[in-house]
Amino acid sequence: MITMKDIIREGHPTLRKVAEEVTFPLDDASKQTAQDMLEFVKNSQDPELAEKYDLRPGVGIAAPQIDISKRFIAVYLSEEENDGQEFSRIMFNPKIISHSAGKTALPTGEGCLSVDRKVAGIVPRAARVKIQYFDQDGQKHEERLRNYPAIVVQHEIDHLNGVLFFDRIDPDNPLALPDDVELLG
Ligand SMILES: O=C(O)C[C@@H](Cc1ccccc1)[C@H](O)SCc1ccccc1
Ligand code: NI
Repeated sequence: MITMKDIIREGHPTLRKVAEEVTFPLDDASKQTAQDMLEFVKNSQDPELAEKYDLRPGVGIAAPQIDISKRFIAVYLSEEENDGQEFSRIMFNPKIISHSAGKTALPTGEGCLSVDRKVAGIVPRAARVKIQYFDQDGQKHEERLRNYPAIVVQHEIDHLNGVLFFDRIDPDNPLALPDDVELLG
């Protein structure tokens, strides 16, 4: 199982690389790793398991965060976290194929399992995105996301491009709310 010791931290070069696309048919190792990543995110939200294995709560993880510079992510939002509908995805070669002009941000800013410090500031992201990704069988999916799932998936896709959340904070005015950004309510 994946634990915090497997997660690389700010300063590790892999976090700043553009990850390689995966090719299909997927090798078994990538399939297993992706499933382990989803299990990690779910475990991290279980108070008992998080305590037992010293896991930091997370809602998503990208392969580069466990030093695998390949383009796949896992996201898990429970019903409680996502307006009564569970959002659980493993995405291979995810990409944003279109997005709204309008932006959104979490009022509390963002954190990252690979960043062991608090970085305050508004992280503007597209309010709505249309993404394309492949599942482990190589089936293509297209999905429109908004609200929290949209924010989390954009945070994870950023990891595939070597981008960390604080790269998106305005250094001159980190807490300012840009005119075109609506806070997620
Ligand atoms: O480091 C990661 O990629 C996991 C982040 C994902 C994230 C997405 C959107 C906004 C903030 C972070 C972790 O989930 S950070 C910890 C966390 C846990 C619960 C809710 C928000 C953040
Ligand atoms: Ni992160």
